[in-house]
Amino acid sequence: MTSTAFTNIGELTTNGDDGVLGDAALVIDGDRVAWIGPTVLAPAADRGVDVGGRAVLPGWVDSHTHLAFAGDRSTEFAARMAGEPYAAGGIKVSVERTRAASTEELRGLMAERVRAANLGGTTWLETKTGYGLDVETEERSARLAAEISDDVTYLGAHVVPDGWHADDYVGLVTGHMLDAVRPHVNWMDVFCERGAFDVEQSRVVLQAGREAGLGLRVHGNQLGPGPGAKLAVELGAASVDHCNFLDDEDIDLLAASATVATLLPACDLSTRQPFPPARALLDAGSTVALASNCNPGTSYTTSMAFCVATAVLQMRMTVEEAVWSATMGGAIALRRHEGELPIGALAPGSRADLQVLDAPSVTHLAYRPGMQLTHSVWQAGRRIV
Ligand SMILES: N=CN[C@@H](CCC(=O)O)C(=O)O
Ligand SMILES: [Zn+2]
Repeated sequence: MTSTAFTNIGELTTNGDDGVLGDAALVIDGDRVAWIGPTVLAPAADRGVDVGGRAVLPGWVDSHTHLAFAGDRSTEFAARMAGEPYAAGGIKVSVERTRAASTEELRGLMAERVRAANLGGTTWLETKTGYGLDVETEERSARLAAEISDDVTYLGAHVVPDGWHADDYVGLVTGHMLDAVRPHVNWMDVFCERGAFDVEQSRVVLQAGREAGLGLRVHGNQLGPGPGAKLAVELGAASVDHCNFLDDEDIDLLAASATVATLLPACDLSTRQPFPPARALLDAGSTVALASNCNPGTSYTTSMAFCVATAVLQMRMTVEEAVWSATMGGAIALRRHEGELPIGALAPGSRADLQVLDAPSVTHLAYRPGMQLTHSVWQAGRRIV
């Protein structure tokens, strides 16, 4: 196995017991982190990388994306910017385009999106189905998603497709469609929202996922107050995502639970929704993750740096909180923060997923929003950017 010593790190964010270190070094061995400490004490390694005083931090963990889609919805976006409200109905446009795409086309589009994410410092991402909404296209989306990610979420319950009665469609989602996607997925999700699935339908979907051995996630409280967050906590979901409209009880329940509140700031900008109550969640003690929600309708970006900057500038998170939420927060939302080769932190034994910024500190991510600050990226010990 080859070891590499990164030295002359101006600021090393570990998310571990070492906290934030100045003038630091980090040694990786094969696919994992072997040592962290001051540059002067760095042990010998096969290779050396002098990062020239730059900041080093864990790679972004993007715990919420929808990469399995074809086509775009720029016309809908333009109408929204002219005053139309966001309504989930546009999902059906993406469904039509995704069903019509060839497998090779869809595979290529998904690979391009992963590459764009990597170029921005992402080293782990989850992705979902949900633009198929028939057995054949959901199965194909799940299969292609499993080629690019170890965290694949089945979102057959995104909206009720045209021509279906909601309860019949829930029967398909929890029956034949679930059987078809099951070999490729490890998470079950539902869009629990007015215009999508109500609380009882959502419960049926999630319970079927649990019976099939899947972990649970919920899209909830995005377009108005609703039962999504409470349902997520009740069923022990790993995460409830969006969280724009939470009441005090939701916040208290989340804080007392292991359900992560995943916030999607790029989506909030693009849909002109009120930002979620990030400060109230953090102050109550909830675990908060930040994710891109890359999708063609509400958030066509894979840039986690943009999400971090927005969370700081608009949602009043500190830079340190935002960076933690976009790394360790995402890892916890995917339950990847512990066990063999954990992600989300740079600590001895964790997977060697790291990014070097073209900046001396993480503060620059919010201070210089929109600037290209990714210098280089290592994924499982291999340089990918
Ligand atoms: N909210 C539900 N689903 C996606 C958007 C779907 C779409 O409009 O294409 C989201 O997470 O924002
Ligand atoms: Zn989503």
